[in-house]
Amino acid sequence: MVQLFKCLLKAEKKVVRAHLRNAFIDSLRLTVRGGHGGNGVPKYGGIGGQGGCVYFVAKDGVSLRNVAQKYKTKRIAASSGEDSSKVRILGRRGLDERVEVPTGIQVYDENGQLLGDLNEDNATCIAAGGGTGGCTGNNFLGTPGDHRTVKLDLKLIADVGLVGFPNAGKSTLLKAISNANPKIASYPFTTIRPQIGTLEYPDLRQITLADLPGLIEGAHANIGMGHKFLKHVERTRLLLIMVDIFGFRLGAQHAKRNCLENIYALNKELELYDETLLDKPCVLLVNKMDLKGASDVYKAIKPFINNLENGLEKCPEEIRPSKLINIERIIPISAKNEKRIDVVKEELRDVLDNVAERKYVPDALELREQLKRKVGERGPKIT
Ligand SMILES: Nc1nc2c(ncn2[C@@H]2O[C@H](COP(=O)(O)OP(=O)(O)OP(=O)(O)O)[C@@H](O)[C@H]2O)c(=O)[nH]1
Repeated sequence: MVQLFKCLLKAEKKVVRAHLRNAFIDSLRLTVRGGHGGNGVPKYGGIGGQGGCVYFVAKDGVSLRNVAQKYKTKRIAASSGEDSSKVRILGRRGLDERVEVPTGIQVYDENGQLLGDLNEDNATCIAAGGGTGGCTGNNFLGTPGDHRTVKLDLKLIADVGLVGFPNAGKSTLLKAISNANPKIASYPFTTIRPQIGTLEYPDLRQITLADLPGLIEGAHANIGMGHKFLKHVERTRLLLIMVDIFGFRLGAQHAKRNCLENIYALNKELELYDETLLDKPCVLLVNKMDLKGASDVYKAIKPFINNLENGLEKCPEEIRPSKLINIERIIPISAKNEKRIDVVKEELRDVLDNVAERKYVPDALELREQLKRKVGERGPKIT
């Protein structure tokens, strides 16, 4: 009986593990420790070696899952500096610990302070500096290295962020317009992790499009997956919002929202997550135009979509946004029949080149310079 019970428990465990193995990791906590500085020798004026540092290097093709698997204890420590001795007056530096992380990682300390933004291949950031070697300034006693817990937060890097409520047809569009091959089904929440596709143009220009699933009305109250994936929109330059022409109803206990209400509700969720997202230019796709009666509904709501302010009065209070999205283009499409997909492709390129480029110039360069200066002030030189 006991044996049978054990067997059943084992079988149960396996199922859970298999499920977890597929989970998408987009943030990870690690404890990092710089090496201790080596001690000096007062008699000879010997200086201890500096402790090694722990640093992150962005690498394309690496995933956070790889990092989690490599550092199972979630603790990373660099080695200590060598003590000075009679035969080696200047102790050797401790070895640095180099940790490869995916490109697109932001590194935060325990206070939520940004330590580094690794948004291109080979970008580096020191997570824990090594301690100073023993010298006259510290009575020849080496000091401990930094010790902290850091959070690695992966934010996908894509030009366009596709958001919409479940079942709007986002995956269908991604499949039709790009090289991605997402799962499509007629029930909500088919997509459970962000998917990225690349749009290719005849002149070899490429635009990346990220399908960000899981957004529902009330996500700000952590309903469903909450705002888990909205952080990926932060780095996109253009919002691509998709709505079903016949609206969406999450379940029997939820109110049925028509197409226009869905636009307001999406607007509201974006606003509640981060108001600055609404400054980004936005292209609105009204999908499922192949369905019977779709053209009539579209005709009726078009004046309101063209000027969202007009419909605000009638919009239910719980989904009424206080700041409106910047709709640059409105395109009615049928993702399933691939109708007007080429138009979407061209318009995305046009808005990206002519509006997003001018309007949304992030001060990433300046931020990089600031971080570089900060890193340069302390910690050993990374080679
Ligand atoms: N009639 C019609 N059906 C469509 C169209 N686009 C998508 N669908 C259908 O709508 C359903 C949902 O499509 P998906 O592409 O999975 O929608 P999604 O927004 O990715 O859904 P989640 O994975 O839940 O986020 C599927 O049954 C599609 O076949 C369209 O243009 N016309």
